[in-house]
Amino acid sequence: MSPPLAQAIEVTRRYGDVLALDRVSLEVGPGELVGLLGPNGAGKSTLINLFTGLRKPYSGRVMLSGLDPRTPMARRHIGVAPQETALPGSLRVGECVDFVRAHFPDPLPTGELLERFGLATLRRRQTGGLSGGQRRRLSVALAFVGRPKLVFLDEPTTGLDVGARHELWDAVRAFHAEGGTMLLTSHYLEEVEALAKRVVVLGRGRILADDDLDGVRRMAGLRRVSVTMRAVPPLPGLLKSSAEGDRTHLLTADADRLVRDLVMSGAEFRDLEVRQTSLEEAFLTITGAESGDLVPAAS
Ligand SMILES: Nc1ncnc2c1ncn2[C@@H]1O[C@H](COP(=O)(O)OP(=O)(O)OP(=O)(O)O)[C@@H](O)[C@H]1O
Repeated sequence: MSPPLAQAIEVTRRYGDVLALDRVSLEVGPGELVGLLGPNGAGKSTLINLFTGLRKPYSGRVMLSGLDPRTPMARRHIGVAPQETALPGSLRVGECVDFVRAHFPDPLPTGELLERFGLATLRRRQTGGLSGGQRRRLSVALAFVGRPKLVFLDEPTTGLDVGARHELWDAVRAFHAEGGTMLLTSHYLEEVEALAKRVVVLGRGRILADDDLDGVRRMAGLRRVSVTMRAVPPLPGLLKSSAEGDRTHLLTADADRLVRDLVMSGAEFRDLEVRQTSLEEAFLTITGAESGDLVPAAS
């Protein structure tokens, strides 16, 4: 059996006193599209830097197809778009792509790559003259030049407007549809919901959840009960309430009980609606619970 394309085994990484990763284990198999979610400072970039051989773990092992990522052989089949990329300002877009192409045995044709990422009309523009969003698109495009098997994208759509973000998502989906494997970090939860089948949630250097989208939602185990009512009475199982127009959303781990308690309270309400939480809500709950911000439902 061939080894996973990327594998971390009990990996720990410190920066001085900061424990950036704490015994993290993760495997990414062929054809997977994995979303790595976590708040600022969770350790997402550190994990990507270990996978791409830019940093070494303090303990544990990181491998790409069974090889040490710090060897050029292991990195031949990966593509990376780090969180920040410095592009040589005087090079034209096409020249930049050609420069990167020269490092690979069978690169994508320049025109095809630029077309995929909506950059075809900018081929002759110096990168110093690109907008922030255009530069970001080019940095991400460069990760795909060498026809990689596995791509790491660290917050690929930061700074992109809605149109550019959707264009980039299409390029990611096309790569995945052709069998490509990807690990992407994102702060945009809708991005992870739109792209990834598997979600890994990192918080304070540890994996809090590793599941499919439904699993992560289920793991949070929360329901959103929405009602129109004047004032919310005290409810034991209520984790959080928020108002939206005349609607009040009540977050709870036990919707049945909350509804019973609501009825028993005698408070007037109408248009009751119960639904699963969005990934954003689930994610905030998991990371919030980890940091102790969330008060557990009274039993
Ligand atoms: N070079 C470094 N020197 C010192 N501390 C670092 C260094 N790189 C990262 N850290 C610390 O390690 C922790 C994890 O950082 P990391 O960049 O991996 O998080 P992240 O999840 O990618 O965050 P963000 O979403 O803000 O990019 C943070 O506390 C960060 O301050």
